[in-house]
Amino acid sequence: MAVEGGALSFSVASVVEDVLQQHGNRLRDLDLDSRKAEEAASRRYEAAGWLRKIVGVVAAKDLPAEPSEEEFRLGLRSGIILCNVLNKVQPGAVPKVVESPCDAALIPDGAALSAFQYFENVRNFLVAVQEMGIPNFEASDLEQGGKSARVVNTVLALKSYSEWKQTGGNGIWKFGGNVKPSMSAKSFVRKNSEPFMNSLSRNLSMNEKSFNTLSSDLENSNKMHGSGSLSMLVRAVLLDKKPEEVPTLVESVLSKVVEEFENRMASQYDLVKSAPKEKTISQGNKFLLKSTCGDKRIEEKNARVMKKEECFHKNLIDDEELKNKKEKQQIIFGQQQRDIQELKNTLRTAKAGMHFMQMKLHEEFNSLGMHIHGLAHAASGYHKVLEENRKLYNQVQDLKGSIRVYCRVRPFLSGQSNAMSTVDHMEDGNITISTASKHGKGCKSFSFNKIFGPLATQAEVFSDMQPLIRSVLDGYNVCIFAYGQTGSGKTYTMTGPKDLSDKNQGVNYRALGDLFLLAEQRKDTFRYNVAVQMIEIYNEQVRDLLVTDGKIRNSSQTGLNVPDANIIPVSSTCDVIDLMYLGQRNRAVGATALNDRSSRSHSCLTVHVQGRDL
Ligand SMILES: Nc1ncnc2c1ncn2[C@@H]1O[C@H](COP(=O)(O)OP(=O)(O)OP(=O)(O)O)[C@@H](O)[C@H]1O
Repeated sequence: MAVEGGALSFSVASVVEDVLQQHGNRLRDLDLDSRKAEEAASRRYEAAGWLRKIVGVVAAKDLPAEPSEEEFRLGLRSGIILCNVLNKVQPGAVPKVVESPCDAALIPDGAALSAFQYFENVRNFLVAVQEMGIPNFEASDLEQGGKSARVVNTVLALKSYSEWKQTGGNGIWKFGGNVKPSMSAKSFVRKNSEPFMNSLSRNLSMNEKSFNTLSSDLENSNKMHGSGSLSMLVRAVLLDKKPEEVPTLVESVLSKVVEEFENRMASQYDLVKSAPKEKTISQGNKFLLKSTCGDKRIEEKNARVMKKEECFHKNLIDDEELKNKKEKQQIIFGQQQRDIQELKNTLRTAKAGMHFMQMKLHEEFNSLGMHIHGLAHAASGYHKVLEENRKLYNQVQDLKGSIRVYCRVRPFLSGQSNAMSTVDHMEDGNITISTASKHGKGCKSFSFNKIFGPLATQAEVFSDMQPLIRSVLDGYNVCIFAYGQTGSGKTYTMTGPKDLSDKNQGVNYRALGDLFLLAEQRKDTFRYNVAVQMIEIYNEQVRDLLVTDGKIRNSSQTGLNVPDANIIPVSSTCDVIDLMYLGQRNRAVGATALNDRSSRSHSCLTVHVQGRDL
């Protein structure tokens, strides 16, 4: 690619220049295009008219009076008209003009038959006008379309020079036309042996920096591959070619080169257009020039640009994400700080609350201590009072009498007549009994602590026994027993009838009920353990009724002493009743074994109460 680029350097320069001109003009002067086209046509007609005037219409047969750009180029392409006109203006400027050996009619486009002839004429013309100080054009401007403006400019400059000369040539001739100082003043070196190479190896001098850079690149490229490489290449290509084939070959090569560079320029133009504007402005020319080094470099450059753009966008996105993340973190941080502050306030409040509660608790604790102290004091006083009360209570019981005798009159049983009653009358603790005697009816009075008549209920009878139960719990021994003849109602009073109910319960049940009730009421201050023994006394023998074998446990000749009798702990009245039923059953078994025993035996229920002051 480097060799190719170096060998085609002239085309590169001209093509790039024109492409940039075209594209630059397109960008800047789109609205002036049509006006410029008209102006260019006007100038072209002026140039063509002057050429036809100088050399004659016949000599300028290939050049119409108002030629199109293409007609203008083709008419001047052989260089014959130009050289003849120049010789008319400046006789001898081109010593030898190579005329076409054939009839121009055979060559419709006016092309020279020989490349050497063609380049000799044009080159000689260009060298001559350059020596005259007239702005010139490129040899390649006549080789391809679209470059006629500079040719027109040179022709009009020559016309101006001619007119200046015709008017006497006073002063310094100065061309005031629309000259584009695109070429350097560096002279062409006329070497017939290397005409093609000489025309190609001219140095470029362009106003734009991009073209300087391009020129430098091309020179470097040439240096790299040797100054003779282009010549060698051209010679090698043309060596086996006939002279007639050369123009066609050159034309085809040039058209391909032009086509290739136009394509590249177009692609570069699109690339620059799509790139960011500022980047295009600052780097556009440089970018264009560098891109001429080949598709590969363009692709690499494009890839780098794309990559940079991607990096740029990625960085932008990263920056935005970072910014968003930072903002979120700041929000969270702020929220956390507020939470911490809130927690601190809450903690402070809680501390103050705790401190206040501690003080309150301390005060309440002190108050409670005082209260407890007062209660303890009151309790000790209460105990003292209670003890005092107990003593007084039992003193009252003593005053009532340690032994109290009550009389209960049994009602007549069903079937018995009321007229048969021996009770005369009852009054407080006195009862008068009518007795029959041999000497007439007599009366006997008896005194008791209290007399219960036939209508007295079980509850009324027990109400006088009840205070004694309390004395039991206070540590006093109490004995309640019933005495009377058979059928007088002892069992009824002490236990109750066979069909037992709450209403007709006897003294035993009620006393036991009271006992457990009082024990329950005093459980905070006393603990009572209650146990029951039940024995039978018959013929001065003691029998334990709470064992099933009916064995007599102890027999003492000296009195009631039954330490070995079974004693069973109880915790409720029901427990006691169950044991009493057991005792009654055992007593019944004994009665069966011993005939008529029940009326002569005595059952004794002993309740042991052991109290402990808590
Ligand atoms: N106050 C009373 N009210 C109604 N009935 C009574 C009363 N007292 C006794 N009775 C009845 O009189 C009968 C005899 O009474 P109870 O068996 O209690 O006499 P007792 O003295 O125990 O006899 P024993 O010594 O032979 O055992 C029973 O049927 C009993 O129900």
